[in-house]
Amino acid sequence: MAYETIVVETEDHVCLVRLNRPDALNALNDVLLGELVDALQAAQANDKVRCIVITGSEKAFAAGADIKMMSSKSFVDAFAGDLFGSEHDEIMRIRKPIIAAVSGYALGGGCELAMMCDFIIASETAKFGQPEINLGVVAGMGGTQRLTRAVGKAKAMDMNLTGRFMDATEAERAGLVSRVVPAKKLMEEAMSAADKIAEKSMITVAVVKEAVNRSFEVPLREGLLFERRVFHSLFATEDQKEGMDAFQEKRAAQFRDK
Ligand SMILES: CC(C)(O)CC(=O)SCCNC(=O)CCNC(=O)[C@H](O)C(C)(C)COP(=O)(O)OP(=O)(O)OC[C@H]1O[C@@H](n2cnc3c(N)ncnc32)[C@H](O)[C@@H]1OP(=O)(O)O
Repeated sequence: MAYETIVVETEDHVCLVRLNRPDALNALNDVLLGELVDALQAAQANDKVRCIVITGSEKAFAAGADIKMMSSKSFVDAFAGDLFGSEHDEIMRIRKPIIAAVSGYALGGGCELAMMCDFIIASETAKFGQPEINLGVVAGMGGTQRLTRAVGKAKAMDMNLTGRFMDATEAERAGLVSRVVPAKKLMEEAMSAADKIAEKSMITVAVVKEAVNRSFEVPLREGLLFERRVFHSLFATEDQKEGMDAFQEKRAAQFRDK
C-alpha cells in the first residue's frame, strides 16, 4: 500500500511505521492519522507481524496535532466530528505490541501518540511536552490522563500548565520512557527490543499487553484477579508447555502461538 505521510516497512516479523511529514515536523493531520490507523490495522491483520515500531524523524517524533488544520474549527466541528477521538480509539484497539522510538520533539499529540504505544524508547535528544495551553486549549488524546499516570500529578500539572518540555533524562527518571540511548543507536535499540518480543508466544504477549493496560482501568483488587485468571488460563496453551519444557531441557523455546 502506498502512503502519503508515513512509510511502512515490514521485515522479520516487525512492522516499522515512520511518520513522514518533514516540512511540518510530523504534525498529525487527518491524512497522517488516517494512514497511521490503516497501517496499524494492516499490521494487526498480518500474521507475519509480531511487533510494531512507530518512529518519526531525527528532529521530531511528532510536534503535535496540526495546528494549521485545527485553527479554524468551531466547537461544533470539534465536538460533532469527535476531533481525534476515533483515531485514538482505533489505535488503542491494536492488540499487537507497539514500541514508540522517539527522537526530537514529541509534543502535544506527539507525546500522546507515544504514550498510546506500549512503551517508549527515547534518544538523548528527545523532548516531551504538552504545550496545548499555549494555544488556548488542553491536551485531547491523553496528555492530562496518561501523562499523570506515567509521571505523577506534580510533573503532569507542571507540563500541562506551563507547557515546558521534559528532556530524555528527566522523562526516564519520571517513568515516561523505558530506555534512553544515543540518537544514532535509537532504531537499533527499538528494533532489537521488537525482535526480542517477536520471539515470544504471541498469545502471552497479547495477554501481557491486556493485563498491564487493565491496571490503568480497574481497581487493584480487580486487576490482580484478572492477572491471576489469565495466568491460570495460559496453562491451557501449548506455549506454556513448550516454555517450561525448554527451560528444563536447557534449550531455547520454540513458541507456536498455540
Ligand atoms: C492532539 C491535541 C488535542 O493534544 C492537540 C495538540 O497536539 S496541539 C499541538 C501541540 N504542539 C505544539 O504546540 C508544538 C508546535 N510547534 C512548535 O512549538 C515548534 O514548531 C517546535 C518547538 C516543535 C519546533 O520549533 P522550530 O525548530 O523553530 O521549527 P518551526 O519553524 O516552528 O517548525 C517547522 C515547520 O513545522 C511546522 N509545525 C511545527 N509544529 C506544527 C504543528 N503542531 N502543526 C502544524 N505545523 C507545525 C511549522 O509551522 C513550520 O512550518 P512553516 O510554518 O515554516 O511552513
